[in-house]
Amino acid sequence: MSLDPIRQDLIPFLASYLPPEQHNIENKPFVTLTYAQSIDARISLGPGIRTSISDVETKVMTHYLRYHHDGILIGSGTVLADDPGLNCKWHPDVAESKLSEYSPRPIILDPSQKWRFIGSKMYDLFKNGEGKSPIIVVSEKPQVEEEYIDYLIIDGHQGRIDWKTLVDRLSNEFGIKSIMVEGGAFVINELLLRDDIVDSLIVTVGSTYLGEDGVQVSPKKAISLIDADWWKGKKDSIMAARLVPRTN
Ligand SMILES: NC(=O)C1=CN([C@@H]2O[C@H](COP(=O)(O)OP(=O)(O)OC[C@H]3O[C@@H](n4cnc5c(N)ncnc54)[C@H](O)[C@@H]3O)[C@@H](O)[C@H]2O)C=CC1
Ligand SMILES: Nc1nc(O)c(N)c(N[C@@H]2O[C@H](COP(=O)(O)O)[C@@H](O)[C@H]2O)n1
Repeated sequence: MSLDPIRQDLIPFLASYLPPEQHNIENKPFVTLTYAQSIDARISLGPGIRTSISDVETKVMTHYLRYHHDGILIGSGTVLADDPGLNCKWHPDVAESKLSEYSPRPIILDPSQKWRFIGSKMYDLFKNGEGKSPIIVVSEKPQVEEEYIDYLIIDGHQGRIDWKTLVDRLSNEFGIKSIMVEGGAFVINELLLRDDIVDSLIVTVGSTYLGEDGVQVSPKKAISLIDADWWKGKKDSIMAARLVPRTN
């Protein structure tokens, strides 16, 4: 899909949901949770199926958001299903040849080490100077380490890595002060319950139904949102909001 320039009214719409320019380095990294869903709350046609939901107008927003974050995080389900590039391919003020400099650092949550960098789209982009090399979050030191990768070893409880530990270590050890989380469903459903981690929520709603076999986003518990605002495009709408802080 070719990328058109961003619609001008999207820039002020997104402004208050982006990481602040003067983000206090003592704080935890600013985390934006963002994804595209169908009307029936599906993010793909089925497990392992890369599915395009965003229209041209909203796809370009993803790249605008990528530009504004130091890191871009996805789970192993997504990296294995989509073979994504995770680089920044468009920004209104930066020439295409300079975009890799402004691309976020990919962060892949792959505790069981199922994914390989070599042979991936991310690897090709990195080798062509169009994207950065990833940080792979693993639960133990790999027996064979791949070139160019940084491994972040976090020993989780029953295979689950603690989000607070993860974002703090990304900040302290890699200088990552803002993280855009793109999915997939497992990661999104966990983070929708973590108002202590997530600072902004930006959801594209595409004008399509993906059906009951689709991968669904629906957190374990009901949650409420605050500061919700909507932008309306030709085919999609975007909701930006924040999670309600828990009282307990
Ligand atoms: N429409 C959209 O915006 C997006 C759609 N997708 C779609 O989502 C689907 C993949 O979703 P899922 O299968 O749910 O995969 P996922 O990307 O959420 O990955 C789940 C895996 O990540 C790891 N993980 C996640 N949280 C962890 C934690 N706290 N501790 C340790 N490991 C953790 C585990 O290995 C877990 O099995 C694909 O079909 C993909 O196309 C993915 C991203 C965005
Ligand atoms: N914003 C958005 N809209 C969709 O319709 C999508 N399917 C996704 N998916 C996310 O984008 C990643 C692909 O990135 P590249 O274009 O290859 O750089 C994919 O892995 C999902 O995280 N997002």
